[in-house]
Amino acid sequence: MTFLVKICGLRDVATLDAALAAGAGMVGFVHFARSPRHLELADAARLVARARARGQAQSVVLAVDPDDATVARIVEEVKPDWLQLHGAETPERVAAIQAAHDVGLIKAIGVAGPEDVTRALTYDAADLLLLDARPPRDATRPGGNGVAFDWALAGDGRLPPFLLSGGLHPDNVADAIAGLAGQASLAGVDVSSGVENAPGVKDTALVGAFIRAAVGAACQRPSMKEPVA
Ligand SMILES: O=C(O)c1ccccc1NCC(=O)[C@H](O)[C@H](O)COP(=O)(O)O
Repeated sequence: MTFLVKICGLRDVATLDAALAAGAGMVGFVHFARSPRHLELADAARLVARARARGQAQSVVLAVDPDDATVARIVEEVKPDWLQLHGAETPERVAAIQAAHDVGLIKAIGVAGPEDVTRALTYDAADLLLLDARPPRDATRPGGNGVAFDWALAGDGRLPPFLLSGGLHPDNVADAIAGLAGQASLAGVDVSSGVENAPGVKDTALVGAFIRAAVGAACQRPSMKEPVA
């Protein structure tokens, strides 16, 4: 089993290459116009192709309540390994996208309490869940806000494979992973704001520090025979 470290919100070749060189196992590209990390699909396609050519990381395009046409363009023009749905998509909508397209589906769930974890269990069609903090009331986007939730909620033993995200950074990611040592469904961690020095501006030193800290902590997990970022 591998342990995934996902660096989300990459916007250019330099930071993508830095994340790949540091050993990222997943790289994420945001397609959401209100985000400081927004990429047009043509730019995302170039970065996905570059990541694929390097052969080491899986690529993810993130969208918020995308319509059918946008989903089709992401799958057919950008060709990521994964589509991350980060809006209010229902379980039925996720199932419909799954039935119509050959792409891995990540469903992001905003978590503030145990009821959100129970809600996550209804997304059978998702290949992977991503547990994130529920956005603050005044947030202008549903994710990428650098806000953490109570990670203990992710210790619910009923969860299928999931990525932990929300407010992670190089100095807390090891504690987050260690706190979920008994949770075999923890498939990896995801970060955006915690490796930036301004909204949308990745800091390559922080990216490297985050990956090193996460891989080091993953190596200590009982289920990890061969941890890979
Ligand atoms: O990054 C964005 O701007 C964004 C916009 C809309 C929906 C989701 C978005 N980002 C999601 C992520 O980057 C992560 O998957 C997750 O929310 C963790 O973000 P952070 O707390 O900033 O590390």
